[in-house]
Amino acid sequence: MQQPTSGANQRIARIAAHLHPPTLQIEGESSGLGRMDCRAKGGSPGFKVAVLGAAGGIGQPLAMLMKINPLVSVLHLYDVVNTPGVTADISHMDTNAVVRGFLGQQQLEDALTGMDIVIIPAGVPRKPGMTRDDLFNINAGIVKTLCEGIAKCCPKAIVNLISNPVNSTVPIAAEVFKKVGTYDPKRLLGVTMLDVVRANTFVAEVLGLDPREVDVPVVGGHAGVTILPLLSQVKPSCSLTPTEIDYLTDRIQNGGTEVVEAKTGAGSATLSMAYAAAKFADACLRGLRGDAGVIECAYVASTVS
Ligand SMILES: NC(=O)c1ccc[n+]([C@@H]2O[C@H](COP(=O)([O-])OP(=O)(O)OC[C@H]3O[C@@H](n4cnc5c(N)ncnc54)[C@H](O)[C@@H]3O)[C@@H](O)[C@H]2O)c1
Ligand SMILES: O=C(O)C[C@H](O)C(=O)O
Repeated sequence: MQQPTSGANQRIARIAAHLHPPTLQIEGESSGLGRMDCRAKGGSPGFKVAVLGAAGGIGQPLAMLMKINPLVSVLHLYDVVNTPGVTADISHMDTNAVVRGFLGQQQLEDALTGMDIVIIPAGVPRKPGMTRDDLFNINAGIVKTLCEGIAKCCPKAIVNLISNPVNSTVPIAAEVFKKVGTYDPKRLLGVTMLDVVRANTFVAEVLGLDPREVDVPVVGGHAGVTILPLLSQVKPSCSLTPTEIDYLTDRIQNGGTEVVEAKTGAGSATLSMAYAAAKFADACLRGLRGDAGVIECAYVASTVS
């Protein structure tokens, strides 16, 4: 049984409007490939977003989804492999965001400087038979290094941390930021949106509803029994039988394992995760823009016990 690591309890995170003011960007380049001098773009407002681990199974579709988000003006794609190709590919999409690629540790600081939001899907995924905790040894080091870069280059950025085990990587990130004095619990968010997305889907199936009309809060952590779907709080309000509650709780808590086993060694959820991460990042962007009433679930520090 996996327990949440102390220091970061997951609660509902209100994406506060006051976190960071919007930035106005005027860019004259398209992908950093330097084919010709381009005219300055017409000052489209928007936010600067970095994806760390952008060449991975989650990173690539996530980068594509962020490229089509109209609130993004600059998109930085960082990885230790393959970012030139991914960047060239995505930069041809005729959407607003300017895309730049960064490859390897020596380019990490350039990737992070000036970012409003940093999304981190960097790290290894699990294989059948593994728990998320089995990823700790490798992913803890990766997250630590990336967060040291964030603390140095964009200490005010909102961090969306996807790398597993989320129950432990969030506290690691918190400790890195505390050590250098940049820790702000409102800006460090463990991404548990995939649990919400799954819960909405599975509850809608049981109720015979369109999943887009269903809203299931999921609190707790992001591993097994620490994932706590609040089935009494489903909107629209409904009554579920004890059998349905047992089925739904089990399926939501083990949704990750369902995908890992179906992929038979080829990794874990990537496409649904990219969708969930893009949805969560969009909520953060709307919060930064100043929209009222943006409320999502995330794994965040809390004094509530
Ligand atoms: N929070 C969630 O709900 C959730 C859901 C799915 C997966 N995950 C986790 O997300 C992580 C990534 O999964 P994936 O399927 O995309 O894996 P992947 O192996 O396909 O991609 C990971 C990427 O990270 C890159 N990377 C490795 N070390 C790096 C470093 N030091 N700096 C930058 N990039 C680095 C790799 O080169 C690779 O491109 C895993 O830890 C997985 O368990 C979390
Ligand atoms: O299950 C995994 O290992 C990946 C992710 O945490 C998920 O919930 O799909």
